[in-house]
Amino acid sequence: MRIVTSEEMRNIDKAAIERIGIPALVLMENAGRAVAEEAMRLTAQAHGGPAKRWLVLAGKGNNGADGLVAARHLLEAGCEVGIAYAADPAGFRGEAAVQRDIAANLGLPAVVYAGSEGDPIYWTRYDGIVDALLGTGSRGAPAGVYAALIREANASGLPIVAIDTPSGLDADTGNLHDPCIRAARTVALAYAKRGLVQYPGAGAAGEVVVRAIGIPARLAEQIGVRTFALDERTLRERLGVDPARAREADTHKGTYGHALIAAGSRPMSGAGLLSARAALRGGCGLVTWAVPDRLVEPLAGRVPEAMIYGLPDEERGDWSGVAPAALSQLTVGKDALVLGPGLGRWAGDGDWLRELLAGLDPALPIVLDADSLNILADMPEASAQLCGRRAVLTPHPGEMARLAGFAVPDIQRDRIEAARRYATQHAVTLVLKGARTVVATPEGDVYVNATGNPGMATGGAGDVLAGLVGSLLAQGRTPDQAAAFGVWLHGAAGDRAAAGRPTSSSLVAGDIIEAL
Ligand SMILES: NC(=O)C1=CN([C@@H]2O[C@H](COP(=O)(O)OP(=O)(O)OC[C@H]3O[C@@H](n4cnc5c(N)ncnc54)[C@H](O)[C@@H]3O)[C@@H](O)[C@H]2O)[C@@H](O)CC1
Ligand SMILES: Nc1ncnc2c1ncn2[C@@H]1O[C@H](COP(=O)(O)OP(=O)(O)O)[C@@H](O)[C@H]1O
Ligand SMILES: [K+]
Repeated sequence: MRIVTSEEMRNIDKAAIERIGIPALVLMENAGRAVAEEAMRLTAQAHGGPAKRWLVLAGKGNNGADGLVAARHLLEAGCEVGIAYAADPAGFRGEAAVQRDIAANLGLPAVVYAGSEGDPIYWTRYDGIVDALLGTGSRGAPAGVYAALIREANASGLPIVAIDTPSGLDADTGNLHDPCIRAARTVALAYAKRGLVQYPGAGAAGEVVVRAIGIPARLAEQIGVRTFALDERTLRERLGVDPARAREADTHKGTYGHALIAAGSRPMSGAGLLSARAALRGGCGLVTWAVPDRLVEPLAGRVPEAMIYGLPDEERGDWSGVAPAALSQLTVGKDALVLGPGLGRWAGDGDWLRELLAGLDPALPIVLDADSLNILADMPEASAQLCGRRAVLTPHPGEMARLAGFAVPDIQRDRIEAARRYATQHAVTLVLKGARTVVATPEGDVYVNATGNPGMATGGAGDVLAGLVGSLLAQGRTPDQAAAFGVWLHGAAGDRAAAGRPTSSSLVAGDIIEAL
């Protein structure tokens, strides 16, 4: 399932209408009917029966026109329906004028809302609201009467079904203008818009339902939409990963690759522990866990299934004393390297990383996480060494901001483009973590994940992801496959783990590993 910007959606609409010849009114009819169905389904779930009384808030563009179609279908289904226009319908044009006339001919009661000076809306007369004020044609913060209607609708406490996007949402980024509709359900027409799948927009949208309206599916591909929902279908059809694939009987541990986890130092040995255990649960045949030599004794036996390997550390117990050459030597014969969780920082760590990368077999796939990303951020020359090698970077927004040289709010304002830009510029696969993790490929494809839950906002959850992605790389997955599949599996495991606990707040990173 592709995810579009407003501009992409306009181009798709245009192609459907002008190139294929599907009349705009046909698309609109499909849209309004789908909205009416979803509206009645929502309140049937909430109240044990469909709401009988609906108020449709209609703007002057095509989003409002969709609302007028929905009003008609709600009426046909036996509901009482009222319309509150946010602009004088006498000024409507095109399809919106057609729908206005049909609604009037049917005798649908309508008021033109004039703000606090005009007649009030009696919200208690309704059971639900359809938000058809603004869609993909919205620009900036809702103005005037639109803003007043949004505030009153939110304050009414009634369930709101938004058409295409909650009015007041920036459909391209997921940022909220003030005010913004708080919907219980958003019926996205033809495709999900980017703003519906990134926070805070995803929170304002409520449950997002994507409904077909008669636009041929291939148009999105033809106009070059490269953002996708990361789900089982996308994994199968775009990434060539079958999540349900069983192992062949005639295999052995050598079949499934050997991951080297270079992670953990004295204050943060748990990070390495979690990555190594996650790599094992991720299914690779063998895991070697490399640590500074001094840590071998206290950690021996903590992950019995992994081989623990101590690298000479000048008796320091951290990576500052480990020669990069010793680590690169250890990668010989391994199928993937995970570097970073619990690595720590020290004077000269940039040269250390540069020397390590220079010494690695260019064909060795690597995962860079946590401190290795912070080191990279301070040593931009080292990032040139990543270009063209099979690398997955897994920053959280703080690490991403350092890597990209921006502040965290700049990254979060448009996570999809921030991730895409870095991945394409540096020719790496990039995982920008957080609620609705974004995976960007060197070619510029972006996958937006929907698995996972706030229980995973807990120390070590990222170390688990790094180990898991490394494990998938060791099993021969490409960086794009390993990153996308790993992110999806990690979130799904987090969801299973949270479901098994009294509250998601009590989730710890180790639970995610056990649920893999
Ligand atoms: N033919 C098509 O292109 C189709 C469009 N569809 C619907 O059309 C919508 C897009 O329609 P439009 O492009 O007409 O745009 P919208 O209906 O989203 O809104 C544009 C109108 O709102 C006004 N406006 C914009 N920003 C505002 C703000 N901040 N405050 C107050 N008023 C503002 C503009 O002056 C313009 O008149 C989609 O979201 C979808 O619901 C669907 O009917 C399917 C077919
Ligand atoms: N609210 C959330 N919803 C979904 N996933 C989340 C949420 N919060 C955190 N996660 C996931 O948990 C992991 C946390 O990683 P990170 O921030 O690196 O933590 P740590 O460094 O403590 O291991 C990431 O994969 C992230 O996407
Ligand atoms: K809307």
